[in-house]
Amino acid sequence: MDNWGYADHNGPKVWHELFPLANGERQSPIDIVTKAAIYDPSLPPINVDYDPSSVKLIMNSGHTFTVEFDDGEDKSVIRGGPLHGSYRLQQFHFHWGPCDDYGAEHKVDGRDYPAELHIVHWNAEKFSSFVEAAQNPDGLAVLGIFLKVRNLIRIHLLSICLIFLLYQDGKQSSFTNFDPSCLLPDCKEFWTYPGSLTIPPLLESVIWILLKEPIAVSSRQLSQFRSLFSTTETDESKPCCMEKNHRPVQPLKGRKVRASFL
Ligand SMILES: COc1ccc(N2C[C@H](O)c3cc(S(N)(=O)=O)sc3S2(=O)=O)cc1
Ligand SMILES: [Zn+2]
Repeated sequence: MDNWGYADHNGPKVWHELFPLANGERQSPIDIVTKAAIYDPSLPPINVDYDPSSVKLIMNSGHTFTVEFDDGEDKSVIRGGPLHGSYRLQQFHFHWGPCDDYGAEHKVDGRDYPAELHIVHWNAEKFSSFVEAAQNPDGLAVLGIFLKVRNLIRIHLLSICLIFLLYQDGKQSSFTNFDPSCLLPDCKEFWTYPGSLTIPPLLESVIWILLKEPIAVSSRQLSQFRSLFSTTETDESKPCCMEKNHRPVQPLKGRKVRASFL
């Protein structure tokens, strides 16, 4: 199964056939049971310092759309929270479902959100490359932000880029001067736990930081996500829409979730 996906024949239920880590000890996403989360007053606040000029391009990766950043130096970083030192911004992407009722990857007390934003960073202080960092338990830090539907009239910048991308022949377009901190909610309270990539190869190298406060998107923006082509080089012949790209929650297996708030 080289072209994994989210359909019945190549989706999360069968990823373990080629990616045994799917049954690992620290898999993501999880359901955050708020009453079981441990308040840790020693957790410092999250601090993001993003340089808008570090954005490079927006691309259709076949499983989501990704906005990629220049991570050759410490231009855009995240610090604080559970992290030791600074982690360098690499990319951000979204996960969504076939309708507005569900589609986020993490849950909170069993509650579904319609989508989830993942802002991916790597530990450039400790590792010499992103690929090396992705192989280590403290190599990556992903900031997860839930999306809720509020019918806004404001066309969000990303939608404009998405529309542009949708009608482009290629799978990517250049993208300039975008500061992803505009996607963050005002409140930076969070939960944190040790987990994994939520896509193959499901590497157990992610320190997850999930913000409690969701951001708002319109139903129309989510429908634009779903209308992206889910083609990759290998399945050009069968273009279809990317109606869902979320992995179900995984067993906690004894892990502790910490909260930055009471
Ligand atoms: C070694 O194989 C790989 C290592 C890293 C990746 N990346 C691209 C993925 O889109 C992806 C998805 C992530 S999620 N949903 O936040 O867990 S994080 C992440 S990535 O940027 O690290 C791909 C392959
Ligand atoms: Zn993701």
